[in-house]
Amino acid sequence: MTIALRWQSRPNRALDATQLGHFASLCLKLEVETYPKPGLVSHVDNGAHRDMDAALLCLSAETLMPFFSELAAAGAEGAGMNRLRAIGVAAERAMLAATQDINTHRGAIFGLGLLCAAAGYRNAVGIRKSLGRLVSERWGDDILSGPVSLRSHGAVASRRYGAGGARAEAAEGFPSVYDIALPALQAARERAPHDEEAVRVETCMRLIAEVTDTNLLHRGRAEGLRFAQESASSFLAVGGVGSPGWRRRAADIHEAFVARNLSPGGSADLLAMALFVDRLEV
Ligand SMILES: CC(C)(COP(=O)(O)OP(=O)(O)OC[C@H]1O[C@@H](n2cnc3c(N)ncnc32)[C@H](O)[C@@H]1O)[C@@H](O)C(=O)NCCC(=O)NCCS
Ligand SMILES: Nc1ncnc2c1ncn2[C@@H]1O[C@H](COP(=O)(O)OP(=O)(O)OP(=O)(O)O)[C@@H](O)[C@H]1O
Repeated sequence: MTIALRWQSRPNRALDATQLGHFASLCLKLEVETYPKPGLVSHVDNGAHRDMDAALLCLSAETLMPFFSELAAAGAEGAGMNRLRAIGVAAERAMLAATQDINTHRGAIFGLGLLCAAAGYRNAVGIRKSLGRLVSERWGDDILSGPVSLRSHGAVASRRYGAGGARAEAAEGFPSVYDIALPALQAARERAPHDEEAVRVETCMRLIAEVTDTNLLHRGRAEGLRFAQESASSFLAVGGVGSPGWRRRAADIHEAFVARNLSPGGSADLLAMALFVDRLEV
């Protein structure tokens, strides 16, 4: 993907709001172009999803681009959570209109959207703090005290299993991105230096192994989450993408997730966020 290589060759450059929107959208497409990703949609197949495919996810990523830019611009203007929430809700509405009511990127809008707002703010103010820390400091309390839809899958998982989900992740400054995904990206790049897709697969597996993903709880309950975490851990324990035959092993795990209707959408979102943060952190 030439566009990805162009961004990679200029790491750490301060991007304006329009560029941040483009880059966030690109990170969503890179996440889709990663195979095998257990249970998830990719350019190769639809995983455990009957209602969406790679083309729909790419259309959704395109549709969201201007909203990510708007969030970055709002962050630069010092917006509070109410304004960010209004833009996020408009983005969700545009996504549903473009996909004929399929939830392609709800979690990703939230996480990547907040990171875009933090990047805009950081560029405007010129401070050297991580994007996750800025999200937590500026909007963390309002994220936790904001409105919750009682019937949402995340709200149900939170009541039933005590899982914090996307909101807690954001309010705490995205620990799964900084403490799990970024170290995994770096370690995988040492073992597979010329294969960025392999690097993304390993990072996705590391996230699945460690995150309490409310999508897995919703689709598979506690047993589904445990099965997913153990499968990903076993892939990593035998050497991950550094060991021969890794593609076959990852594809087998993918098939096992599909057979159980498991899809770790939260880990997919966190992978896209990690790719975003990886290029922007100072
Ligand atoms: C918080 C959101 C995601 C509500 O969703 P819900 O109540 O279902 O929460 P839940 O925690 O299940 O997350 C939903 C999605 O997040 C992802 N996700 C699941 N688990 C996790 C996790 N542990 N960490 C991060 N993301 C996760 C998945 O894609 C999932 O489908 C969000 O849609 C929302 O509140 N939007 C309002 C607009 C807003 O505040 N926007 C802020 C600026 S963009
Ligand atoms: N490649 C991907 N494949 C599948 N889901 C993804 C992918 N990338 C991101 N996701 C995330 O997964 C979520 C969609 O997952 P899912 O369809 O399981 O949830 P749902 O619509 O809440 O539930 P269900 O489809 O079980 O009714 C989206 O919010 C999106 O952010």
